[in-house]
Amino acid sequence: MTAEAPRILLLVLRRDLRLADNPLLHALRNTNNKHTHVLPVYIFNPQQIEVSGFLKLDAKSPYPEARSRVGGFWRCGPHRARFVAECVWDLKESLGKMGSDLIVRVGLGREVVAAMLQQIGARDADGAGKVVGVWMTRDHGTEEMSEERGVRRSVEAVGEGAIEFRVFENESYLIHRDDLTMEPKEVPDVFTHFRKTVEPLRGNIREPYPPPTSIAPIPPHIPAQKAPFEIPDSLGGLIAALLKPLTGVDLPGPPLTLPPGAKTTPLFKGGETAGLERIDYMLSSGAMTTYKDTRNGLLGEDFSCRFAAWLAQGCFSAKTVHKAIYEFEEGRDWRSALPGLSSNKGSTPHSAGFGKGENNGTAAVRFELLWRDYFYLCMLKFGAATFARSGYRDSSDNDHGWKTLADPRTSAAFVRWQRGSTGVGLVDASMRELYLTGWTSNRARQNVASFLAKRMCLDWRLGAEWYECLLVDYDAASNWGNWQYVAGVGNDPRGERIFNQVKQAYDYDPQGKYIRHWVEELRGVEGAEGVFQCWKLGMGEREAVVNMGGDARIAVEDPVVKIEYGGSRSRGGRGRGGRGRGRRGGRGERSER
Ligand SMILES: Cc1cc2nc3c(=O)[nH]c(=O)nc-3n(C[C@H](O)[C@H](O)[C@H](O)COP(=O)(O)OP(=O)(O)OC[C@H]3O[C@@H](n4cnc5c(N)ncnc54)[C@H](O)[C@@H]3O)c2cc1C
Repeated sequence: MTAEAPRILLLVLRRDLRLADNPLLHALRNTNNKHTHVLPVYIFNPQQIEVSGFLKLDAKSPYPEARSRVGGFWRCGPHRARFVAECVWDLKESLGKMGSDLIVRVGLGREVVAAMLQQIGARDADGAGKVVGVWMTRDHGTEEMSEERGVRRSVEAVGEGAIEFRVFENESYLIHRDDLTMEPKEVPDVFTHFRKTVEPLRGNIREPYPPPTSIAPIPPHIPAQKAPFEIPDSLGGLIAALLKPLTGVDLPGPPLTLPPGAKTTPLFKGGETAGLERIDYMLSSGAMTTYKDTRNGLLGEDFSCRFAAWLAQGCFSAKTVHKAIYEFEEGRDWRSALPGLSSNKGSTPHSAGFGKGENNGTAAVRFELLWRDYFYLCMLKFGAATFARSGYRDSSDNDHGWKTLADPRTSAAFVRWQRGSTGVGLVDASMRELYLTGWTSNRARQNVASFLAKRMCLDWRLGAEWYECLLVDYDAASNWGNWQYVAGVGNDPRGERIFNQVKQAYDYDPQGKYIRHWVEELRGVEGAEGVFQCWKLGMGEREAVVNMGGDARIAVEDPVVKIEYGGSRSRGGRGRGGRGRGRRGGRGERSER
């Protein structure tokens, strides 16, 4: 009796790198043995991440460099490249423990899938079998939608109906698409209006799907990576291939180095395993319960959840976060909601807030996660306008006369913003932190974005692209939606608001600890005023900083923008002028966000 020929299901995984609450993997339970083998594949897309490090010796890449449209930066810089590699590897190992695997490939989705179908088809007679299905999860970025269309075309090219092509809804969000009371095109332009349609939030979120308990084996014949690329066989090799082309570029001037005592945060190890650990940590340490009070912090590891990086790669879903919080609130074992948590930790500790229902902190986390849903729905509604200079509002009034890099003076000022040498302490600390670690807090992000778009009057897309390059938690919808919001072309009902970065420093970094942490040359400065506004340093301190040369000197001698703020005296600082909030951007800075 001859063995049955393999019937293969190809799973194209993208930003859904998890076992738990993965609709695509969950659907494998009910396929009535239509497939004998499952081949999970992850594809590094050369438009979004530079792949020349995968080239064989002396080979040339068929793709242009993965650079941004306006500023020409790498689309994916080293922090996220490493993180994504870890996410991919973690899932590969998890699938490996189930007797499966995750095959890594380089190329455009349509090419990789077409090549796989062709290679397997060509060896059908040798027992390679047939691909009978191709599944993937929908992602609503314009490039991701085009990738999906490309894969569909490759599948259909084999013959109409020959291969089942299925696309699953992206369920990494809090609210299921089918539970929305409106079509995406009707999503309100004001977040608060949207929020009201889904409240009470806590009772409106579906149960996550359990992880698969088994998965069919990978097929006997795995199609090879097409030349001129080759795929490393270790995590170290994968990281090296991704980082190889990214070293030492994109930031003109001498290299920025980590100041003594500062560290690149170790929180961001990619993958579902590390991500679930972080959820567990936020609950067991009590940090989730205090989140409402701490979330505007700038320095430290636990003032915010740091979930965004894992969410962006789909290492866990927002539903899973909610479920764990829910169990915590009910006084139950929340670890049961985090299947795949690496170690056996025993019973859950009774940390602050445990068993006491929804509290300010847990409610605030749900609320913030809803912003993520909202920006995703905005991207769905507005499509390509997400990335357009005129933004969602798309009106000619929206051309704020933003400067471009064509003018060398503007270009030089932009580099100052990138390097964190503007002379405005809060901006400089955040920009250095971002460059060196791939992360900076939400409070800092709002400030630096407002500074670029509204004080330096630069095309805000340059900032969005620089963030895309550097952020470990970059997510197209959240990044571009937030940049639009702050730049005043998006869904901020008070689009004219402008942050006062000096006032914000007095409010959120009153001792200047955060700024001194990242801007080493200001560590010797006493008091806060000269730290927040370098041009206000007293004579002796000014001389000391100027003598350090480089970024330190230019920040003091030629600040990019001098911000007027007279409120420091009333807060115990040494500033001149009246009290209270800055002239611009006072109340609006403490909105729903
Ligand atoms: C200019 C700018 C660019 C941004 N770019 C991104 C981005 O590329 N990717 C990204 O995930 N977030 C982005 N944000 C939103 C927010 O700053 C980050 O989600 C947050 O700082 C990540 O840290 P955390 O996970 O500790 O967040 P927490 O404060 O712990 O919040 C919990 C979760 O809620 C969600 N969330 C919180 N605030 C927002 C928000 N304003 N918009 C959308 N979701 C939110 C995130 O998923 C976050 O992980 C940006 C904000 C600004 C102002």
